[in-house]
Amino acid sequence: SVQEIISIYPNIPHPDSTSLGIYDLPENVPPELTRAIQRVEAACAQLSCAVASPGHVVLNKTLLHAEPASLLVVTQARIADYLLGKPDGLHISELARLSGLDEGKLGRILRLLVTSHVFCEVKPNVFSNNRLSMKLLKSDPVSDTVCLLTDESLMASSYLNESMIAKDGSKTPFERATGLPFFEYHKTPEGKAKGDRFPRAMVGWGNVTGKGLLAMVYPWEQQPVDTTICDVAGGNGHVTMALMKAHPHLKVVLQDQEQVIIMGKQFWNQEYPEAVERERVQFVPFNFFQDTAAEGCDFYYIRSILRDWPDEQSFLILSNVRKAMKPSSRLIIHDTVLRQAVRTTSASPSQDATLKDVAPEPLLPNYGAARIRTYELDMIMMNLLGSAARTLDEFLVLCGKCNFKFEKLYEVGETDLIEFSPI
Ligand SMILES: C[S@@+](CC[C@H](N)C(=O)[O-])C[C@H]1O[C@@H](n2cnc3c(N)ncnc32)[C@H](O)[C@@H]1O
Repeated sequence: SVQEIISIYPNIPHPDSTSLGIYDLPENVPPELTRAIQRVEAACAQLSCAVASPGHVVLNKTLLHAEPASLLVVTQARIADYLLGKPDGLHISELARLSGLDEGKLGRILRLLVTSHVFCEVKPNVFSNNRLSMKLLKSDPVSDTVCLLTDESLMASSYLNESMIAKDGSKTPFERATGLPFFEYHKTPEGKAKGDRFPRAMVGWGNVTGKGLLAMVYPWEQQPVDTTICDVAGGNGHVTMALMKAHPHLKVVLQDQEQVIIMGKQFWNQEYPEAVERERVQFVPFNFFQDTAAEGCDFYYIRSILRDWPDEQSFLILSNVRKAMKPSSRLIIHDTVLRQAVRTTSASPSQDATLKDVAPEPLLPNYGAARIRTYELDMIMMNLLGSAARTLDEFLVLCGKCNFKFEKLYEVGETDLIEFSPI
């Protein structure tokens, strides 16, 4: 029952490091269950905003910045790792000794987080992990995503207003904060460690936003043996690696910048050496603004890339993919597709190109708080890169200009697959 869930879930210590049991759902559950959970999440948030005092709600929202700042402290200090396998918890003095942080301040930070259901306080000043703080373990790439979002991203957000009212609107909030564009900053001595954690942060974001559903929603099992997928700017290739593990008859060509491909090779050698040994994966560095993608692959899969770039650069990237395609190739864009926050009748050119996954009334049609990450991502794009997430119509127009014909939309939770063929 709901009462049992509320009493069990965040308020008791996590038993140990590995147990899933009733304490965690796997990240990727089937789409119907994902939607059911999102309805509950959306309804709870909408109800809170409806019944609590508006002043309380608005102040709580305003004060939220203290929570990410605190999450960065505990994640970098590896507090969740010190608590691993200790359901009886550790005293704050021991946590302060282990982490080298000030005991009084660390206790206050942890108490804020306990109050928002991250960590448990099992006895006064004794803290333990719970199902949420387990995501902050060093072994979980979500902890790198937490660091990216609470460090570079939070810093950039605080310059949003300045950048909005500036006469010269060309600098992103991130550039105002650091003096450099986002990816350039990662190449500096100061930003290098942050650049190194970026690919793992992408893995963590993908884990949470349903990347595993890629293997479930597209009919990969119907593709012939040795069907080749070019993972265009695939980072370390974590998404197509998971896809290939689920469908071993597929092959992958991983493309990205040279330094990223070097990390990608290490990642595959470590995580999926059989694929490397059996030559089921190739590593081909490229610059997607200048070079044609690997020629003649069956699929070109492009995930979380176009949101990084305005239309002009996205046009170049897609054109370099289009040039590499044979007539039977398919392009699959896997990205966040922005929905309206208000119910509308669609003006899409065809029934197939209509978003059907709409939350029932009286919820917001876009699932409100349950998919707030979609809109937060759009803001992150604005703050870090000066780019934007797109609506379905915007994707169709952009791809049409690059000589792609829309084939099919697969709604996958909080991201979607849009399939195109070459014209
Ligand atoms: C947001 S990440 C997405 C990575 C991956 N597709 C995923 O879903 O995790 C953007 C990727 O674009 C790559 N990238 C940026 N500029 C590039 C360029 N000029 N040529 C090729 N890849 C580039 C980055 O190295 C990075 O791996």
